[in-house]
Amino acid sequence: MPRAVKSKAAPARKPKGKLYAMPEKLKEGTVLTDLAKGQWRIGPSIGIGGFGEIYAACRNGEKNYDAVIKCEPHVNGPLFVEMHFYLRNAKLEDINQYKHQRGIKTLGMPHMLAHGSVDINEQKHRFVVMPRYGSDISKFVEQNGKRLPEATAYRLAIQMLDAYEFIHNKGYVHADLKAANILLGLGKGGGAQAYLVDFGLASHYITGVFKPDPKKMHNGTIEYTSRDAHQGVATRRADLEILGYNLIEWLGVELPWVKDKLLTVPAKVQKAKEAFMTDVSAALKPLFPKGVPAAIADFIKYVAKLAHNEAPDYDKCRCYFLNALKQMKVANSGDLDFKLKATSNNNNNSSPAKKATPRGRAKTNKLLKADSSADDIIMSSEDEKEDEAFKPSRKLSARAVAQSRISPRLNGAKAVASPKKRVAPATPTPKAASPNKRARLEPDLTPKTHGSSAKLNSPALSLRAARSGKTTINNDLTPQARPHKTYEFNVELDVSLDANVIVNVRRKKKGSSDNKNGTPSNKTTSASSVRTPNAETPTRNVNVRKVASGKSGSSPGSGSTRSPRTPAVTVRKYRH
Ligand SMILES: Nc1ncnc2c1ncn2[C@@H]1O[C@H](COP(=O)(O)OP(=O)(O)OP(=O)(O)O)[C@@H](O)[C@H]1O
Repeated sequence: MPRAVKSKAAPARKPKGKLYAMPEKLKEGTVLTDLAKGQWRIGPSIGIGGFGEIYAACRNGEKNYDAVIKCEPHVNGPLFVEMHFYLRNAKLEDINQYKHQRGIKTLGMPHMLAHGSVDINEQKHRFVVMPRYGSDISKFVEQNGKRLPEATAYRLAIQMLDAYEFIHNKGYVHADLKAANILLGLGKGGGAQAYLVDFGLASHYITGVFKPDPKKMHNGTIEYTSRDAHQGVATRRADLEILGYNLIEWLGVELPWVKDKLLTVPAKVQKAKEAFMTDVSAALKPLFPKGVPAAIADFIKYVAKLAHNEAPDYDKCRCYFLNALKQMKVANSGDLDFKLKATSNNNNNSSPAKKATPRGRAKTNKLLKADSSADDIIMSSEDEKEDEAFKPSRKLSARAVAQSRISPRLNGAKAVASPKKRVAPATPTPKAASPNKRARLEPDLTPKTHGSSAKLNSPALSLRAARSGKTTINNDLTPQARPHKTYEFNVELDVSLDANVIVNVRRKKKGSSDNKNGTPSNKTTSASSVRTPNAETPTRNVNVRKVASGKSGSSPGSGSTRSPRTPAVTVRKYRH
């Protein structure tokens, strides 16, 4: 393992206020050796993401910095997740085969060139090597006063749908599409194809029952987080919804929850999105006073109708945008044009709007033959050399990642985590279950659309804040495991998921007359206690103390009538 920079012992940099470790700096010229013994020279830093640093890089001995190296402390989860996503799903040969099968020339899916570990200042870091891409789209959005040319927005939508289709085919969702995570290609034809990067939030989507997961609630970038992601559930329709919110913004329209300054309260954003998606037509109307673009209306309405476990019709979605391009007489090929025309993008753009041209709608529903590929082929300069032998250490996959979780307690103002903090990674799953396997797991018990009955009022949810434009991973909602000893005792606790309770049980004293039946006697310091006088029962007295108070609520589709944060606990005697 190469050793980089000076060997002064230091903890992984953890900037004040950040709950995840930031990487040590890599010096330009440092050579890293990947797991397949390939050597990479570090070039200048080209960006710092929320979680790590990104450097230009080249093969040692070469001069062309056509790769990038993303480096993060080993304990950080997102790069672990991203690396495994690439290892399992995005090998260059898989991507090429997919393109061949589909008859498409380009696909905005990045791949990994190499990966490995490096000690920097005695801190173990993980790095992945990827092809270097060009500018990210957010720069153009900013330059244009927070908008893109309408046709370009539609072309990007088509390209992102292509990438989604590939990712979803592998059983995963991306969950964090935004302009900053869309990069243009480099080199010949690079300007015609955009790539979806940053798979730090990628996870398996569900195909069975819809079960809200408090540990993952609100993951993503708050403006665009889907309603399902607000509930901690990974679905394919969620990816499409995220794209829909981005599209609205790319057309120069402020999203209602941005306009209303709700971003610091995820539960309010969630509520606003639920309302928005319940009546898409009514919600879009005031956003586009001169007429809602048909492609946007049709796409978002389609997404709103999708069931949580339904496979999207990607062709149908692409056709909404292809039809719009056709009507705008813009070819879906050549370099993406980021220059605003003087007449376009007046929040209503130049495409036929529903209000202006009622007939436009009928036209857009007529599906064109989907051909989203641009004309040029962009190939990586390097073939990916996978290290098949790589196996993540068990220690890392389960424990180290768990260690990186720093979960502020929720009962107090201190619990408000800065959204900029990458608090905890999504739990890595080293062994992926195939999507088909998952499909067999459980029947669909969930209503097709989101109910307005989503649990929005949990105090835990409103404690969190989020910051505009930044990816947030909200495992900080999960209280850290208490370091207390665990005793085995035979009472059954019906505790709603993730409730904060402390259970005190005094350990049995050897030879104690009180414990002839092996029954531990108990402390009686807590708020409530349950006596089990039956002599056959080893445990006589268990104390259960509330840690935090909360409200009850119901989670749609979960079948549960209690908030995951509800601290109420039922203690029952366990009968043999
Ligand atoms: N392959 C690449 N080629 C060129 N630039 C890249 C590449 N990957 C990332 N970047 C640049 O670095 C920035 C951060 O990358 P990335 O989003 O992957 O990092 P992150 O730490 O996960 O950040 P985030 O806070 O957005 O999650 C991107 O917006 C982009 O500008």
